[in-house]
Amino acid sequence: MNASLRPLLPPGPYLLCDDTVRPDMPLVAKAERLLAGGARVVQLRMKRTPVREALEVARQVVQLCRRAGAVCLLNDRVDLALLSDAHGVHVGDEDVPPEAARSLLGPGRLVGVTVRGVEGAIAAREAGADYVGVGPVFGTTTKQVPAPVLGVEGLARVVKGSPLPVVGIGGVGLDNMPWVAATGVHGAAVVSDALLAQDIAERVRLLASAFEQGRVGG
Ligand SMILES: Cc1ncc(COP(=O)(O)OP(=O)(O)O)c(N)n1
Ligand SMILES: Cc1nc(C(=O)O)sc1CCOP(=O)(O)O
Ligand SMILES: [Mg+2]
Repeated sequence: MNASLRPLLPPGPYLLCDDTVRPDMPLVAKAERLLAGGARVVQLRMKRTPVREALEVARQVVQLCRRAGAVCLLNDRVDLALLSDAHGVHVGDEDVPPEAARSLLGPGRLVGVTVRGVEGAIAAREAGADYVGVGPVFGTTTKQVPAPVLGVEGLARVVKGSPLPVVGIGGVGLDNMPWVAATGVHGAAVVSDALLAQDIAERVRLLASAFEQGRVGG
């Protein structure tokens, strides 16, 4: 497959379907609610799910996303992405390096890479990545991140210098979404603000309209 046939990463809210936040709710139920709210990108992040169960969940969530016309990315696991026919992966410093992910996935799938600044974004492009995840934008309790908080100004600097589309992550939610979108980010990744909401689907709808409200030129 030619790289031009690779799926595009839809702009806007980028929702994580995560097993560490609200662990009492099954991942497939979370994915259904995210998609019911119109999620166009879902990253399946499984840190606690045993691998055989994770493969089964990945197959179900990928199928749900494909039916809904959404892009599904697997966090960390290139093997599960291939076995579930996901649209791609998101990898960071503790995962398979981006060059290896690209070589295993080929040109037809997306590779996202976590970076902390413009230099990292340049290296990610050279490694064959399609987009970069940049954070933490704000403080977060979802994960202990070994990097300082960027704030919206720091995020805007990375957006300006990055050769790849930027997805901001870390503490992003309804209250700050317009400011995050106003930096010119391609996407805004959200974990707890969506998954902890009483009505997850409605929260996703609100996040999308808040992104549109803040979007550069929007
Ligand atoms: C969109 C996005 N950006 C950054 C991350 C963090 O990935 P990583 O550094 O590999 O950390 P874990 O998520 O694996 O804990 C992400 N998942 N998504
Ligand atoms: C998984 C992850 N990675 C981050 C990074 O900065 O690399 S912040 C983060 C967690 C984001 O969760 P929430 O939306 O609940 O703050
Ligand atoms: Mg990772």
